[in-house]
Amino acid sequence: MKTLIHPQVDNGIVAGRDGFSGGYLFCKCSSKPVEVTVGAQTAHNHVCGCSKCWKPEGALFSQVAVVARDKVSVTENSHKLIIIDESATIQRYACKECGTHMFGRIENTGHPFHGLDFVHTELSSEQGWSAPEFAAFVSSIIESGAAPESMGDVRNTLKELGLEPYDCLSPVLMDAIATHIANNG
Ligand SMILES: N[C@@H](CCC(=O)N[C@@H](CSCO)C(=O)NCC(=O)O)C(=O)O
Ligand SMILES: [Zn+2]
Ligand SMILES: [Zn+2]
Repeated sequence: MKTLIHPQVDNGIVAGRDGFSGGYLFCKCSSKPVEVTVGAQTAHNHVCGCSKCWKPEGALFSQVAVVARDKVSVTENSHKLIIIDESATIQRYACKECGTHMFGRIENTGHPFHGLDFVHTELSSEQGWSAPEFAAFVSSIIESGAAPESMGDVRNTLKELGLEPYDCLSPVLMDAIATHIANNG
């Protein structure tokens, strides 16, 4: 049985556009929304089942990608941003009024992904952002209330969409993490 994953992928995945160079993310507030400017194309876009990444209302997964942190800036209404959990590896900056996560940042300079910010490109009206490539932390949706018996349908749906399901990150990213640890201790 088909399962709804996330509005950005449920009707098929739209390819990114060559030469796309970024855009604006807006929170859900109807008045004075937080605006984040992303000055580059994103990479490693994926759907994530973890309990920490922001999901739109009703979605089973989040959709999240990375971009160099020096390409991310808060350009309107920064006073509305709070850090959800200062002790988390990824510090997620959310609008305190509507709850939308605007970007996540890693401050630990020793972390393999330091220098990359996490963003939800669905918050942008521009078309051309990099397309989701895989599904991460799939088993983690159970932690947020998904029925363990539904996991077969969830994984089959992800595969039909072309999003290979993993219970951590993709092999490419896990290899990058391991390589960083091997080289840096
Ligand atoms: N089972 C946990 C997993 C949470 C987790 O490790 N999430 C990953 C991926 S987030 C983007 O892909 C992570 O790196 N987390 C670090 C952090 O959130 O600070 C759960 O579901 O909570
Ligand atoms: Zn808001
Ligand atoms: Zn996540």
